[in-house]
Amino acid sequence: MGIIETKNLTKYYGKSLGIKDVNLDIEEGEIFGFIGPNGAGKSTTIRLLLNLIYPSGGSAKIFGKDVINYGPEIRENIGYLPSEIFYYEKMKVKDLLNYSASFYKGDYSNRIKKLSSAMELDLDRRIEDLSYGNKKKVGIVQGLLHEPKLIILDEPTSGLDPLMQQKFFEIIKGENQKGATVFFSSHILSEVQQLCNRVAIIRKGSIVEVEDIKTLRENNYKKISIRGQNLNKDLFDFDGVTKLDKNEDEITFFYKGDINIMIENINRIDLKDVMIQEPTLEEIFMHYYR
Ligand SMILES: Nc1ncnc2c1ncn2[C@@H]1O[C@H](COP(=O)(O)OP(=O)(O)OP(=O)(O)O)[C@@H](O)[C@H]1O
Repeated sequence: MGIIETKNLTKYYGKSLGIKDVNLDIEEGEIFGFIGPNGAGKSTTIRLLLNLIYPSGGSAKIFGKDVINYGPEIRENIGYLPSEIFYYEKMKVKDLLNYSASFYKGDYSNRIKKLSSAMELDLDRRIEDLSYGNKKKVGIVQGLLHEPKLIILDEPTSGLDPLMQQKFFEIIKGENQKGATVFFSSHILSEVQQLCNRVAIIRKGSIVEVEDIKTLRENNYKKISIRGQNLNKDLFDFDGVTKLDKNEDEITFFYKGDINIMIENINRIDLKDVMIQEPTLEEIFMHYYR
């Protein structure tokens, strides 16, 4: 079943563009990455999905239902972690979380305890006494406590130290294995690469690519570095080669094209070493934003 489906979803803020003709089709069980630089339209898309703002055009469905007509019903099954969180500073963590849980049917006290202990969050502290990272953890527990079918994360890891970040990813993977679909917006590509199976790249309000992480890495550019004697950079200045660079005894570049042609050229050199690698998502990303 399609969990998130958008058709030509468009938002203008007055005259200024938020997003234009965004088409997404996210299936149940996916961990879907949504990446783009600041101002690309990630938060606008999420706010539209949550029906916090209205579109200027197009439509969006979650769980097969229109987000405008079924907003409250849909949100019951969504766990949302916003990029910025604001709380009643005087409240204790456990009171805030119990209050959040009271909006849902069912008893989530055990779930709160389990998640908090996994995140090493002290339930007895007051919000005002928490560091930024710990406040973030409160948001994570709050977003996940009702076992949502869809988890929407907007730049979730800012402020978490690397160990906590890893813990957080494990929790998200665990929820995914239990059946939750995850929509993960980020501009940190390495984390998208670590967690997601498919990714959409958004740029200036439009989707420029939707691709499997694996395909994106395999079908695109190879990252090649060659070490040898008397290297001549011009030998590799041909079609399909970009970012050609030389320092001392090493030439590096990206290549998209027939690998046989490349090997022929490499063969002409007195080689010390050659490395042909998949570029990181970050490097692929650079290609779209050059
Ligand atoms: N309330 C608003 N009024 C006017 N323009 C807005 C508003 N909110 C967003 N925009 C514009 O819409 C575009 C998309 O912004 P959006 O916040 O969705 O991007 P983003 O990818 O989430 O970036 P960031 O990571 O910085 O939040 C930007 O050009 C932004 O300036």
